[in-house]
Amino acid sequence: MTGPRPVVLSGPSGAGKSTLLKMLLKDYGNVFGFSVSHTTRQPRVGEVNGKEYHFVTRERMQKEIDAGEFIEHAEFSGNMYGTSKAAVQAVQARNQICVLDIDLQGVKNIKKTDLKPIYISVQAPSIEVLEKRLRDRRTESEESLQRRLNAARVDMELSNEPGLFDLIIINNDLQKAYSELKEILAEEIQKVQESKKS
Ligand SMILES: Nc1ncnc2c1ncn2[C@@H]1O[C@H](COP(=O)(O)OP(=O)(O)OP(=O)(O)O)[C@@H](O)[C@H]1O
Ligand SMILES: Nc1nc2c(ncn2[C@@H]2O[C@H](COP(=O)(O)O)[C@@H](O)[C@H]2O)c(=O)[nH]1
Repeated sequence: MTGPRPVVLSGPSGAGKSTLLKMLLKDYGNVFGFSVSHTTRQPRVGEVNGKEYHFVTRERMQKEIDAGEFIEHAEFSGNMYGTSKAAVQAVQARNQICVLDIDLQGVKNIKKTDLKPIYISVQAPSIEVLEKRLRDRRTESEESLQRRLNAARVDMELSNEPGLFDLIIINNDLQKAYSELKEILAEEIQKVQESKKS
């Protein structure tokens, strides 16, 4: 795979990955491109097929996985999620930094590929804060919320493994977290901006 170095944003559901990503896309729209994953979960209010996700059935997704169309895939909170080769290629064809928002299983699987992204984990300051953010977001049923909190406990523990992430951002103050994100990406951003000038 070619183009600028991709970026992986991982971390527990509710830690603030999409919030930080939206800020990046707003400030550097032409520099970054989102890798639109596939999922079997139901769309949330306001989510558009092909924008936040490709919303598909389990049967279709399994068929495409079996056909070798995915770089990685995982089961998370009762649903399938995965990054297709086409999703990453579409961003790289535009000479943009491809951003993957994926869970920890995805990170481990991407490590086995030749994608070589910058790995960033976004964490909430505590499980209590995370729970409040997820509840306030009002997107999950109680069952889904509990599943996500269980996955978050695992994520918070395993993400500290030395060498797994290039940076762990504790997203307490949003502006501070965003500054840290921009700082680690500054060199790649500059490279893409320069290449788009010439
Ligand atoms: N620093 C912050 N302080 C307070 N609230 C925040 C902060 N960052 C994000 N939030 C809020 O927390 C909620 C969860 O954030 P967000 O949806 O970005 O998380 P996520 O990591 O993308 O979750 P998921 O993996 O489920 O998509 C949102 O309602 C968001 O507005
Ligand atoms: N391994 C992968 N994980 C993914 C992918 N797309 C999203 N995700 C992760 O799933 C959870 C839940 O997302 P939500 O949108 O239902 O809240 C979150 O941690 C995402 O990072 C993917 O393609 N592969």
